[in-house]
Amino acid sequence: MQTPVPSELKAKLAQAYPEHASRIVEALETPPSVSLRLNPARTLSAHPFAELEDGTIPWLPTELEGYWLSERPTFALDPLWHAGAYYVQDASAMTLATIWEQLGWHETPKLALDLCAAPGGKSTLLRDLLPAETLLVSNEILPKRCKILVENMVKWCGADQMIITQEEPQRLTPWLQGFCDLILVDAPCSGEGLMRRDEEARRMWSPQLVADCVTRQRSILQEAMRMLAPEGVLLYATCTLNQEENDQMVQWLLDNYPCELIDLSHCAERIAGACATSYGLHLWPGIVRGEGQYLAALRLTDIVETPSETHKAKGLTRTSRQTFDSLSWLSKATSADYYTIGERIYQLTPEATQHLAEAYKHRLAIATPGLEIASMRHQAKGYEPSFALLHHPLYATAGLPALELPLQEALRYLRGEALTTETPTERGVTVITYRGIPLGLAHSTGARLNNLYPKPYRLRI
Ligand SMILES: C[S@@+](CC[C@H](N)C(=O)[O-])C[C@H]1O[C@@H](n2cnc3c(N)ncnc32)[C@H](O)[C@@H]1O
Repeated sequence: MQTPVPSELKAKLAQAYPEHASRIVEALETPPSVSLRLNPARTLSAHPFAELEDGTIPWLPTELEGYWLSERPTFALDPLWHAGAYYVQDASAMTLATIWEQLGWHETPKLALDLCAAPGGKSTLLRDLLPAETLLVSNEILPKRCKILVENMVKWCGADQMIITQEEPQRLTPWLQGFCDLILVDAPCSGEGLMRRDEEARRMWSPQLVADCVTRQRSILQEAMRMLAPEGVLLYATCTLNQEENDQMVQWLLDNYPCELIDLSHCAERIAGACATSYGLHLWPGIVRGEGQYLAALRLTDIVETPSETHKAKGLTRTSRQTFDSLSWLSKATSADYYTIGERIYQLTPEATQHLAEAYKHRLAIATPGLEIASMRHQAKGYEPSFALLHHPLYATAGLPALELPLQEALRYLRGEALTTETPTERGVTVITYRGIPLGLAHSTGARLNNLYPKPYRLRI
């Protein structure tokens, strides 16, 4: 049986939002909305779950596409979900895209940081919104959740132009102090706005939890403020409804740091039911078609920390021309730079390598340093294409044979089963596709395909 919405929370909501509280509380007893956002880098002949489509999300900018579904399908049984062709994301959490234009960039941001990033919904969105040249650092404190973040980002974009770290925020500060043009803090919170889809949020809620969240959010924000560059933008988001973790937290920032609010009130007009206070945007379940979300934006007006020095750590090792030439399957030469880290080859920009070298110097836990194009599985076989490459436009330059599978075969492949094929395939590495979208790799012996789908990503139902 579902845990009832705590009565103390109901009373708090009634006091804070007398006009809206009853609709919010009623909504918390109804099923959550379901929505997804398409990956703009994938071309699909038809929308996933077109038969369940129930309206386009109107607050996304035109270059992005998302829609609601009338019911929740089993996404795990859709190979396109595994392929990163779309991301299942609450429509309220997509508000980040609605406010993007409002941030008024004078210069292209060089470095962006998503400090609390797993499972990666907002990082996938940020990667689509940021210019390709902006380096995005996505961080997650918890090891298990960081693995999910890596999986989602690799499948979304190959983790290109990204460094994914698994660290406590204060460990990142000496590395990024004064460097970040944009920081998103999608803070761990009391989750009041998620209670209709998250039973644990109902069970765990208490006034003490709210107080503990405030303390934790402040300590995360203190580090974020130190990592912001002059005129850098801080985006602060939660999925909770109370004032302490939302507007009052922004007031605390204004009281303690040299920063000013960026007005988001115009954006509320684009989201039916959203409410703008003088601090930020509030989206409430039952009033907006989505779950709870709070979003505020601030700009630094003075220096909090000067960058210690421009990152000057000794660079990484460039992949030798000879090794690069041995990647015969990467048929077209590209002008990018390639670096060898351990037994893997990455395509990295010079700026990314500088930041990475510095991160290694600080002994930070790097979960992935960027777009991996090749890895050495066996010394004798040399470098083979990597899984991440398939999820990046560079894949188009790889002359790899592909095998298209129908639904049931594709699911068997995702479960890690060996596949047999009636049409003999070229010996060597083969790309497995479903509806034309790459799912992963297999090793063909001619008649038999050895499954190379990464073990941790395998389908278990
Ligand atoms: C609201 S979730 C982030 C959701 C994510 N931005 C997305 O869109 O998918 C907050 C994240 O903060 C992480 N977290 C918890 N405690 C933290 C701390 N002290 N510092 C930084 N992150 C923390 C949680 O593990 C969780 O993954």
